[in-house]
Amino acid sequence: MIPFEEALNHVLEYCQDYGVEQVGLGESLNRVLAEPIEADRDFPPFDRSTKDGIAVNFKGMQLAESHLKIQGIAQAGSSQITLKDDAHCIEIMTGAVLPENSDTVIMYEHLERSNDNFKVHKAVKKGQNIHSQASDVAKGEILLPSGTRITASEIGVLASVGKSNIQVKKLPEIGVVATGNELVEVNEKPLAHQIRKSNTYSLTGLLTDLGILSESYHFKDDAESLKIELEGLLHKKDVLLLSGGVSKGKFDFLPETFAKLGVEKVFHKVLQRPGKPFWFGKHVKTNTLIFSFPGNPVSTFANFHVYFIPWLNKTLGLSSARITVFLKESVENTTGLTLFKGVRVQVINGQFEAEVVQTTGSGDLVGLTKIDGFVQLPSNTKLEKGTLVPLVPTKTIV
Ligand SMILES: Nc1nc2c(c(=O)[nH]1)N[C@H]1C(S)=C(S)[C@@H](COP(=O)(O)OP(=O)(O)OC[C@H]3O[C@@H](n4cnc5c(N)ncnc54)[C@H](O)[C@@H]3O)O[C@H]1N2
Ligand code: MOO
Repeated sequence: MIPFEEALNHVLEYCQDYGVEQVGLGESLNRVLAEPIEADRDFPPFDRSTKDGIAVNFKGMQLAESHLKIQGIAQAGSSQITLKDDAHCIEIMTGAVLPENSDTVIMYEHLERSNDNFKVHKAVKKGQNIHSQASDVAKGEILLPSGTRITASEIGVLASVGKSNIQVKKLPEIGVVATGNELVEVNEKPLAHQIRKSNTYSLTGLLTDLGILSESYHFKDDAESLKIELEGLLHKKDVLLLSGGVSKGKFDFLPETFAKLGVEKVFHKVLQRPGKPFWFGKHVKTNTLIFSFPGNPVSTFANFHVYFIPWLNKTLGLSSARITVFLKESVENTTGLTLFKGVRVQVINGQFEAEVVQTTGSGDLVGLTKIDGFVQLPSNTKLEKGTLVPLVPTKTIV
């Protein structure tokens, strides 16, 4: 058995580069850019009005006494027109190109109309209500560096520079595998000795949240068929996430099956709870990584967050957020294991405070719905109320 930190470091040593692919703008959410995105024109591309009103020549307006004759109208989407007489004005709509020879926009609320004239009844500042060309970004500037994660705000930028197809980092092909004779399908009625499988659904949901589509499988606890099925998957997938069958039981066939298939074991069993019997390895021939999580639902769920997410982030060149929270009460870890305790997180006076949620253990999957994450507690320590501890979030906090 190895300490948790050592296990995590080992997993992170196995980050991979899965290459690059092109996706459409609509499929790019959550992906990681594999090319820098440049401004293809100035932002904004022309001096644009920020108000509905009139465009004037500031100097000419002051000479025009009080009445500004309307020369025409500038609509958003129409090409630029020219203010021909300095003492006249052009009606202008928000988003329209500022007419040539005008330099100031006055909003309708500060004007009074009579026939074909406007009278200004509020002090005007030269240059007001204009969003100047290139004031946000100049043509050629890098808007998004390669390696940026594409969220909704990046999508808007990609759209405005005309990127209908984008080079992104390829994601690993992932197979999610449940093992166990006791497991039945969700739509089946379990017999007294059976349970419905849930881990593959949790794992698939977690992957979907990360923008990864996966395929799920269920294999029985039978050494021969496990070997055949897993061999097939090693050739099809970059990563296998398994749950169950890795502990000491008479039917926990996975470790020996991996050995028979030539999967190199990096480690088996970690000084942590939950998730202790975690098995991690690599099939060098097919370059497939195996995350074989212990079957208890909380163990699978915790280990996905603790190991797989940092691995994926590093693989994609993203940093993993380091979040710390204050303990709301003192907590003692009397074990020689790193403990991951489920907590509810609240913001109190601007501080994240974590309260331990009592659950019945690593089989308590309902308990997972009540927590926002796990706090990481080092072995054999008592941590006083108010101590800052690392948090592995499992839900969006706040
Ligand atoms: N003698 C020992 N026994 C156990 C040890 C140990 O060190 N020595 N470790 C315990 C710990 S800790 C854990 S965690 C479990 C992990 O065991 P396995 O990975 O072999 O998992 P299974 O025995 O197959 O299943 C455990 C539990 O989880 C349920 N399960 C499994 N898969 C699913 C699924 N897809 N959906 C829902 N539930 C699932 C399964 O029915 C079992 O109840 O071992 C301890 N034992
Ligand atoms: O380590 Mo096991 O994951 O506690 O139940």
